[in-house]
Amino acid sequence: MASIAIYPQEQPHSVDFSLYSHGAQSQKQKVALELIRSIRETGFCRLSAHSITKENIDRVFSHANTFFKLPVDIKSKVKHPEASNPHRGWTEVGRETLSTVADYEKDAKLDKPIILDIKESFDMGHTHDPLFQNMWLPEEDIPGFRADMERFYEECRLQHLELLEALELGCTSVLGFTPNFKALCGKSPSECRMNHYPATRSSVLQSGGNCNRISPHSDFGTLTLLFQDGVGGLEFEDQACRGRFFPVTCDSRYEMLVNAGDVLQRWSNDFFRSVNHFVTLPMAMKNGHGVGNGEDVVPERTSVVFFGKADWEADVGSLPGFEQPETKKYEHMTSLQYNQIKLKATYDTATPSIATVK
Ligand SMILES: O=C(O)CCC(=O)C(=O)O
Ligand SMILES: [Fe+2]
Repeated sequence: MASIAIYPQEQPHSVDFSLYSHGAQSQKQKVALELIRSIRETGFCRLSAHSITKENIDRVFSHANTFFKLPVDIKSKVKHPEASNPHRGWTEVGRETLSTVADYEKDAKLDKPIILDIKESFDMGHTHDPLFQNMWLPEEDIPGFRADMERFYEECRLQHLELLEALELGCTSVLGFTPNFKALCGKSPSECRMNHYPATRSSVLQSGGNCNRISPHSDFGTLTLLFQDGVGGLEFEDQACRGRFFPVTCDSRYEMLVNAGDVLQRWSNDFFRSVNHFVTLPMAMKNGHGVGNGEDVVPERTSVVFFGKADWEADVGSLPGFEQPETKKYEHMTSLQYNQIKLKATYDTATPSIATVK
């Protein structure tokens, strides 16, 4: 495999994806190369003019706000099972600890204690996922929720495949061969999640404490599509310096952040690397600065995430072309096996009690 220099950056590049979707071949090529460059340098890319409609983004954020405000006994009707599987339904605050998977696929392991995550979430997959069934509340509890989530999932599913196609095009010109990323994701095992981070005292999130909104972790799949509200606090790890994080700039909930997951790293034998990221105090509140409300409270925050995944039976070892016999890093295992290893680690820690602000 050709060796191509990368220069880690403090901000992901911003790419107008309409030039890929609707452009001439030369424009597609240009966008594909920009995408590859940003992902290689930062693990992230900011995407404007993507194909998820504003209406669907608005609807999904509105449902997230309604869903998480429902009484516990209603949300409990779709409570995530105690075990890590099936990874569906509502997970209450404090149940998941992403810090336990922080060092997967990273060479230098950092010595870190378990950190508690102050978030609740709702997970769903494809309606026809062969292994795991979705969990839905009765329609009268949250009208339109199921239909809108399924519509959003479908738009993200297609966008994920188009992004993989763009990576394939870029690899063809940079590396001289075409990897088959897209063909390995045709059966839609991808998963969609809404995260809600309740309002929290800022002292709880100060560095040196044992809580985060979500702890440093890399996503398990291929590419993640992330939408967030305007509160901020998302940071990503410098690909060249473990333990050093930069805040991600994001203009609005309509801008899509794309980040590389572990399966893309494994397939590409480290040509692409997954990126550790976490959510903490927004920059404006770091170093003792308030946000103007005079209280030491970090406002609640919502994000909606689509985790692109490989077909459950697909191999997630290094792919031909990327692998060299002497440098091959990742052994064969199925996407399901890999996913379960990481998922189990996030759910198999004790449920902590956490002080949030009502
Ligand atoms: O809320 C965010 O901005 C990040 C969420 C995230 O990283 C995840 O759910 O894996
Ligand atoms: Fe993540």
